[in-house]
Amino acid sequence: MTALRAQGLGKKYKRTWALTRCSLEIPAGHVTGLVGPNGAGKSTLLNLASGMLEPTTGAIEVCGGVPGSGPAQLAKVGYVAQNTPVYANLTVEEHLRLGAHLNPSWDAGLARRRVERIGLDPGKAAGKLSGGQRAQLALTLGIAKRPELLLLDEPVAALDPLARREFLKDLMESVAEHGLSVVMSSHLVADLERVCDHLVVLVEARVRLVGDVEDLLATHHRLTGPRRDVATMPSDQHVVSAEHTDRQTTVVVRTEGPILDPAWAVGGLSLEDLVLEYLSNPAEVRPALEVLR
Ligand SMILES: Nc1ncnc2c1ncn2[C@@H]1O[C@H](COP(=O)(O)OP(=O)(O)OP(=O)(O)O)[C@@H](O)[C@H]1O
Repeated sequence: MTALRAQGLGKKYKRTWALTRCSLEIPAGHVTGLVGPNGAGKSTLLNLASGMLEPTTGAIEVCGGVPGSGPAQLAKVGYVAQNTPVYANLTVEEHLRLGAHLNPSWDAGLARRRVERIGLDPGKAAGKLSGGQRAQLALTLGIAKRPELLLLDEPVAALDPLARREFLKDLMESVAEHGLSVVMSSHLVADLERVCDHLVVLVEARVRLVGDVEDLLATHHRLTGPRRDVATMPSDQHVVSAEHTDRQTTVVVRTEGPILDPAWAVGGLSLEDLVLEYLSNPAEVRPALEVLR
């Protein structure tokens, strides 16, 4: 099952391509982290997936349907946008009533329990909540909607560390119990490392890397050895980055095969290291593998 499929997807704002030639598949029932520098196109991709924006080129399919194609599609997809949209004049309680009214699969018990646990005053207007409390309210609405796919644009940025941990736990529970799919953009890679099993890295409007986190970690290696020209590396080793001193070379490579050259000391990468390698090397040093599979 595929939660999101994009083929040649692009979005142009006047003269700026915010997203271009984006082709990827995101499996259902997983948490996918969406990372990239400011302006890379993350919100644009999430807006296209939710149906808030229409593509300029290509196609996108979400939970088997076209985003924004009608009430059935809207019911399948939950979206908490970056500015955690809530209605300033409505109280917390009124938001929950609105959620129940608008969403066929609304889980009233879950919404009430979350609001109680977070300590949100049901009678308080959303406009009088703190930024973090507003984010919590918006996230509660997103989870209680019980969508098939929940799109979250930097959901935890405004939350304190404890609230962040609890929210991510709630999210994991919904994934385990209800088969929820999540696509979540964040700059907090350590959080993503805890909850994501799939990763999409966007750089300069393009998909730079996509895959299962375990596979990505198993196929990336940091090699350190005597100085050498990366052009002499085996053809199945895709060079992500290379650094040289007078005597030594350190390269990060992606390869499906073993590293056979005994001159290299081989080390692994954490997810954070991996993401940083791709963010700080936006262009391929020497592509030998098809990176986007
Ligand atoms: N409404 C708009 N009109 C014109 N350009 C836009 C608009 N929205 C986004 N852009 C441009 O599109 C590009 C991608 O923006 P987007 O918001 O998708 O990036 P992002 O990866 O979500 O960034 P951030 O991490 O800062 O939230 C940027 O160059 C941005 O300036």
